Order: sequence, then structure tokens, then C-alpha cells
Amino acid sequence: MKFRFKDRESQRKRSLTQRTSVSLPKDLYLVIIAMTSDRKVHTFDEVAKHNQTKDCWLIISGKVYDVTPFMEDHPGGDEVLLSATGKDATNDFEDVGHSDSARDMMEKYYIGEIDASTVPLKRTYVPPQQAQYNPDKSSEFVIKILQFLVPLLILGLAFVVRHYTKKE
Ligand code: HEM
Repeated sequence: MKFRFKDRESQRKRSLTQRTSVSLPKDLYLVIIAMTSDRKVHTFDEVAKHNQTKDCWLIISGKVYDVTPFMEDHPGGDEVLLSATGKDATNDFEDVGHSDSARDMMEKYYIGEIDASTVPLKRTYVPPQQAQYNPDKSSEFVIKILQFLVPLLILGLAFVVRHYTKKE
């Protein structure tokens, strides 16, 4: 049977599986890939240190890219690339809707994999606490009375005004 491989990495994973006939966890694959090739597994802290125009590394889809030589030529500018350092920039990259040719260019800057266990977890949004329920119903009652009385007062006032301004 003929397989079509997306890239060299999946080809390597496939041949590992065929040779060992076992399904290995993803992290183990990364370690084996790193050991059997010159591709390195980087920790998040190590990657985050490269956060300058003259030394810029990005984490996109579990891979690490050294985009330093690309800073000046990046069509989106160097500032967006800098702002994508020190975090998982996958969403930033995908949100722009990069073209296929942009994705092909990435191979040139690829320097290794990220150790996913070292990437800080995204902070989940905690909604603000609801205002405490006020069991004191007295103010609610006053408001209801006023809602009823105010229109009556206006009506009464209108009758009084009409009565005194009516021509004989
Ligand atoms: C290795 C990583 C990257 C490569 C090779 C790359 C390459 C490119 C290329 C070739 C373009 C031209 C448009 C296209 O062909 O899609 C582009 C545009 C752009 N990129 Fe990137 N990019 C990378 C990472 C990023 C990241 C992480 C961000 C966001 C933080 C980003 C933001 C942008 C923006 C804002 C544009 C301009 C889009 C427009 O004006 O139409 N890029 N990039």
C-alpha cells in the first residue's frame, strides 16, 4: 500500500511505528525524533528568552522557529513577530490566515520541537462575581409605590391646571 506523507516528521513516526509495531505516546516520539536527528526539543523558558529583533524564536503548532533572519522581510512587520514571542503563537499565526506559501517558508526557520509539558497553561476566563442578592425588599416596595403614584400625581396636576385655565 502506498502512503502519502505530509512531511518528513510523519514519515519518521510512521517508520518507527512499523518497526516497533507499538503505538508510542506523542512525547516519546518527540524524544526519539530529537535523538535520531539534529532536531532539538526546546523548553518553553529557553525559547521565551529569544525575544528580540536580533534574536527571535516563535512557537507555532508545537514547533520552534528561529525567525531572526526573516524579521526585516516579514510582510506583517517585525513587531507582530516580536509580540508573538514568549507564548504559544499558534493562534496569532492562524488568525492572520497565512497563505500556503507562507507555511512553506516556515520550514526554512524550523529549529526543533517544543516540550509541550513546559508551556504554561492558558489562563481560563473567570467571569466577575454576580452582585450579592439583597434580601431587603423595602426599597423595592417604595419603587413600586412611586411607579404607581407618580402617574396619578401628573394626571391630577393636569386636571388642576385645566380647571384653573379653562375659559368660561
Ligand atoms: C515562521 C513564521 C511566519 C512566517 C514564515 C510568516 C510569513 C508571512 C508571509 C509570507 C506573509 C504574507 C502574506 C501571506 O503570504 O500569507 C505574512 C503576513 C503577515 N503575517 Fe506572518 N509569518 C509568520 C509568523 C507570523 C506571526 C506569528 C504573526 C502574528 C503574530 C504574523 C502576522 C502576520 C501579519 C499581520 C501579516 C500581514 C497580513 C496582511 O497584511 O495581509 N506572522 N506572514
